[in-house]
Amino acid sequence: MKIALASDHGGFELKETIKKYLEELGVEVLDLGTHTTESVDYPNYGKICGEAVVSGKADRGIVFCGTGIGISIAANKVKGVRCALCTDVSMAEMARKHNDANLLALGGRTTDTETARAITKVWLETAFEGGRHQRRVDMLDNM
Ligand SMILES: O=C(CO)[C@H](O)[C@H](O)COP(=O)(O)O
Repeated sequence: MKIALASDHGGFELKETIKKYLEELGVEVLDLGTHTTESVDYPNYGKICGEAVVSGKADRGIVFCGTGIGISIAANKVKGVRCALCTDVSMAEMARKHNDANLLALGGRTTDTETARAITKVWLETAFEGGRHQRRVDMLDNM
């Protein structure tokens, strides 16, 4: 599986931490930036990560900003993206089981690294349940 990563400056350090974690797990990473702590605009990074996933350059994506809010809003503007901002493991589990979330958003200023790693692992390993949820996901994708 290949995972695209993108962040603004507020999510940069957590992106680097999760990048290392994914590589330790043997997951291929496509790092779309940002590459420093210099201030940048999160809409650009949510968009490029969403587009990388929808176009098939990556299987799924993880986006990071200070809270995870702005960059998740940006990613969700890309048709075909279902980006879930998760602050705990149970949200990550449900984002996969019920929403088939193809992007995960994390907050670099709001979520500690241990929690972020645990969220990432569950989001990577949990399968979509399909069934009644497929109908709802199809409705999202047709909006
Ligand atoms: O969390 C964010 C968006 O939801 C951004 O990371 C945050 O707004 C950036 O703020 P600043 O320019 O003050 O570092």
